[in-house]
Amino acid sequence: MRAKAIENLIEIKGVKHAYQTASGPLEVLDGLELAVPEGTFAAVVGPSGCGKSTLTRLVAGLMTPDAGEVWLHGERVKGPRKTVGMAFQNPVLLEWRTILDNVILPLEIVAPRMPRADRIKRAMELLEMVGLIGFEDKRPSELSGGMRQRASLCRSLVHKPDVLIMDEPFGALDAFTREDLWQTMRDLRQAEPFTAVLITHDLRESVFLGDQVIVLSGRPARTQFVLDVDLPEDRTLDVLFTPKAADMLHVLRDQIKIAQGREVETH
Ligand SMILES: Nc1ncnc2c1ncn2[C@@H]1O[C@H](COP(=O)(O)OP(=O)(O)OP(=O)(O)O)[C@@H](O)[C@H]1O
Repeated sequence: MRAKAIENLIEIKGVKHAYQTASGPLEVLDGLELAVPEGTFAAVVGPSGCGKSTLTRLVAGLMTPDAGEVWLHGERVKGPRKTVGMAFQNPVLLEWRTILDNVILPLEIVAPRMPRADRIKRAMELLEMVGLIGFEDKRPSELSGGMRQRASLCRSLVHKPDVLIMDEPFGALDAFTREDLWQTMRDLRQAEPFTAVLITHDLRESVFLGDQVIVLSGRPARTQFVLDVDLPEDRTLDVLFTPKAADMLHVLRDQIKIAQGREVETH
């Protein structure tokens, strides 16, 4: 994955953005910089309310910034793109469709001429990778939260997007299920490399999944700190118990405290 990094698939340069609210403009982003090389995984952390979700909307082309530039694959982002996959904390699967038909949905939009048999083949490949074979004919409400999130990840990847943007996709899951999903995410990337931006509040998650961790400052957010995660690509959960990972987690925790305007203890 890291070896395939040839160019910055995502580039955010000097982005500023404010929301217009009843009590006046609310500055959310001010001087955001981000460069995500193709095939790599960027984890974004920062204080609550600093503007992380706003960042995902800008990359997905769901909104344009007041100032600065967002580039995807060498093109300026000016609107929503088919080559972006998205996953959220709440998977929002359609209850009137089976799991298989939920996963197929993006193909119906992006590749309307693709024969149904080919769509099913592609969806089943992914469902197999995430351990959901046997559940393809179930309705979303018949699955656990973790299984629904697995199905949601399949749906986000079924059309082979250039980039997967995830806004706290594992935030609502219990700790054990969350760790299972981290390993599923690692396996999916090894099987089919893609570029990813993950918003998370979990520093362990950012270190386990990320090639780089970007720490945003408090609102209005700017890029405060970037950590290169120098851990083996085929990492297992045990890597989180190594001194190297512990050092990274300490650094990140201190950076979050700085972003929150809190005092940093000397170690
Ligand atoms: N459409 C909107 N109109 C007005 N204000 C908004 C809008 N969307 C977000 N905000 C405000 O902008 C700020 C940043 O929101 P955003 O959701 O990007 O932060 P976040 O870092 O993702 O938050 P959290 O960590 O709590 O999920 C918040 O104060 C939020 O209330």
